[in-house]
Amino acid sequence: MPSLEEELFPSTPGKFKIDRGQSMNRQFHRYFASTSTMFLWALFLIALTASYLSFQSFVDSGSRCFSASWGGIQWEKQVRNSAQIHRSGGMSVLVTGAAGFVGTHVSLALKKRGDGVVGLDNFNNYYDPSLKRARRSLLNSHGVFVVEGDLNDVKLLAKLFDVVAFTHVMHLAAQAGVRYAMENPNSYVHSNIAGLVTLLEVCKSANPQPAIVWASSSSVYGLNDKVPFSEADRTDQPASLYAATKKAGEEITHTYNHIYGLSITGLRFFTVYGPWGRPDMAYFSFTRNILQGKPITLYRGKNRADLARDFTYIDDIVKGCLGSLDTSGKSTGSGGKKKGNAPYRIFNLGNTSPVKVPELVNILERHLKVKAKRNIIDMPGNGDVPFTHANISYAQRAFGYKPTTDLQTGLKKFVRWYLSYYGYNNRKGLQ
Ligand SMILES: O=C(O)[C@H]1O[C@H](OP(=O)(O)OP(=O)(O)OC[C@H]2O[C@@H](n3ccc(=O)[nH]c3=O)[C@H](O)[C@@H]2O)[C@H](O)[C@@H](O)[C@H]1O
Repeated sequence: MPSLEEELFPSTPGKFKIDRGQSMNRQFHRYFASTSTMFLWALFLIALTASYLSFQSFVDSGSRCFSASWGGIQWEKQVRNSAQIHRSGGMSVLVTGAAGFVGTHVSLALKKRGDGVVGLDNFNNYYDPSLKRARRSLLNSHGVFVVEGDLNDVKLLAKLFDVVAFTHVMHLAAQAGVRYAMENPNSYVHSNIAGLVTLLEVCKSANPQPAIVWASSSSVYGLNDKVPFSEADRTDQPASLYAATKKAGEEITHTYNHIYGLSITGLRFFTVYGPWGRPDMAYFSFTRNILQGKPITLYRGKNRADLARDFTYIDDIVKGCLGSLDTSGKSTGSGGKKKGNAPYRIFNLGNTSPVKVPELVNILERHLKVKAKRNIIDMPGNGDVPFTHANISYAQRAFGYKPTTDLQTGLKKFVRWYLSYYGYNNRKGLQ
């Protein structure tokens, strides 16, 4: 005798008894049987989908756990310790791009004077990541903790603001380099546009909102030929995608200042150089090639004119960053709502004395005591501009900005660092 359960939910059609009762009953049974089969199939499919989805989320969270190097009690403790302020009236600063060239120097300077600093860097491989790791070790040894993560990771940014009520953000993370923008345009959009917006979104919602100082670029002057470049000059003719993304950053930050009351200062850096610098930049790659006996390529402008840059030494840039942080004023909003007007500023940070690129090579030759093999070619249409020259009167007025290192002196310090970092000091014939 089949159980009631077996009658209602026959496990297979073969078990279905058709000889027990009348046709109505049979039809009822048949109808019920096919419905229940469908129901079972539906249940099965739902279960299958659910287990697929939960497997996917396990894989996702698993891979995040394995690949992400953030989160957990120990990690939060490191972040908090690093953000600790050790002077009265000090600030706690989130430095993005902390393992970068400018980021490392600014983080060290802030830490040295007693401010709290937490670094963020994605350690991408645009240039040798081992140099970034070495900078991180330097920062660690001075008590600066650098979180490994991307600017576009909104969860990570939100977590950082959960753990620390940052008073300031020094935003230096970016895809740098003028000419590389032709090779990898999307990396500029990813970091300089999308990453910037992600950061601003988190900052605008933070309570309290931090004041933001960030790296724009001298490249925004583009085809402007009025010298020296003043912040009041036109910047609507970028010559490269890099410049265009930095200019876009200036407009984007303006809207966040206007709508949400975020205090914003954009800094137009002029070709920054110095120890722990960027290997993709001319002074660095020229040094490497000269020492290795390889030729260097020098671009020449229209009518065989030499290109020139307002090369600015890193210590002068650090002074400009700290001066900007100290005078940033407060953001006015909280929880995404503006409570009043906040400062919006843009400053040139340059040396105010441009040097022709061949002269830069002459100086390197003297410091390295090696002759360069120069290969001079016409400037390719790669986004370069013929010259840059900063007018720094705005920064002078705002916080007494005054660069003090000329190219000769700054390159001497760079070369000394280069030779020691790459182990040349132990080799014969060099310094
Ligand atoms: O101020 C900025 O906002 C930018 O500064 C920097 O850009 P640039 O001023 O272009 O510096 P950099 O590449 O060192 O070339 C220097 C000179 O050497 C010439 N140059 C370069 C390479 C080469 O092989 N030959 C050559 O002649 C070249 O034509 C140029 O005249 C940063 O990289 C950039 O990220 C951004 O911050």
